[in-house]
Amino acid sequence: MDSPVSAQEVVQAAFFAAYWHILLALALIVTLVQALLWARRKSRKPFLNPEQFQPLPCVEKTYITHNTVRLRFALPRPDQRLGLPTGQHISFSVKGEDGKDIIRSYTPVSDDDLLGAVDFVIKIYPQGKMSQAIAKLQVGDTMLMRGPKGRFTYQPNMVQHFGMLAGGTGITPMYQVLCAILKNPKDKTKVSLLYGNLTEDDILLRKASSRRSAQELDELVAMHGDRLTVHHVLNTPPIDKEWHGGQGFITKDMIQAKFPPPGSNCMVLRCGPTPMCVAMRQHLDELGYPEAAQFQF
Ligand SMILES: Cc1cc2nc3c(=O)[nH]c(=O)nc-3n(C[C@H](O)[C@H](O)[C@H](O)COP(=O)(O)OP(=O)(O)OC[C@H]3O[C@@H](n4cnc5c(N)ncnc54)[C@H](O)[C@@H]3O)c2cc1C
Repeated sequence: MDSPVSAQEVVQAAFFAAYWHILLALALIVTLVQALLWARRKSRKPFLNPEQFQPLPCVEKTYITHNTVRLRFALPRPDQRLGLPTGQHISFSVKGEDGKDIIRSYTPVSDDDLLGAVDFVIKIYPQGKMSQAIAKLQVGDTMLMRGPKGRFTYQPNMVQHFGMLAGGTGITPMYQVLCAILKNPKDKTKVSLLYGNLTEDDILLRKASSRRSAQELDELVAMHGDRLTVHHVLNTPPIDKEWHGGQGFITKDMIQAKFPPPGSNCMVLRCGPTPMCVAMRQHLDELGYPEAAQFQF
């Protein structure tokens, strides 16, 4: 005969049943909250709006050369992305002394996957309207930004080879594209960069600076030497040490020596001061690169 169930056993069984139900309910609530947070994060709109200038506060400002600053701006939310497709750029806007808007283009040097912040490297010209406003910008001040903007959008494997012609701060759009190429293991594109500067001190994004959010040129060449080559050309090479790069301006011969020939699934991108871009365009035309294989940022 079965022994009668004691009152204590009934209470114990009820307690265990309740215990497991509560545990199950808690696990369900935690999973639901996590799923909701994930969905919210996924659905959060990136910061940029092509229709409207929006202010972003500067949270860091460092001089990385005698005339170039690296700036970090904080996005409104720490888990937000900027939302800039590779190959595109952003407009900055400030009010000039005459009350007119000054608008200039800039390309971030931080990866678009970076959450909550965006970094720029900007050269200060003594007579430059925007760069003087940037020189005066203090940590805590805001800059109005609008974007994305631009006619070029990079797609993985869109060509077999990019030839890149950069002058001074014209390196920033090239850097953005080559970082996107090299970080994507499915992208097999090769890149040859010809980078012109006045002196060695003017070369930007070459060596890891103290505050950085990505690898810089020397490190990228060391890691991806089979896909990326960089040839520096200086107006005035250093006199106190050996210089292995080019001297003077970037020439037609240098382009011919470093880039694949026209018609070989190669596209040439260029960005730099206007006189340099005009000269490069002429070299490329004379070498026979078709219009469709050239792009100027
Ligand atoms: C796609 C793209 C991306 C870019 N990204 C970057 C970037 O990441 N970083 C960056 O630093 N730049 C970048 N630039 C360049 C940037 O847009 C500006 O052109 C640059 O900052 C100069 O703007 P500014 O208003 O300071 O100079 P401006 O006032 O436009 O002057 C330009 C030049 O003219 C000279 N000048 C101005 N007034 C006079 C005068 N009265 N007499 C003689 N000379 C004068 C200035 O000294 C300067 O050399 C980019 C440009 C493009 C197109």
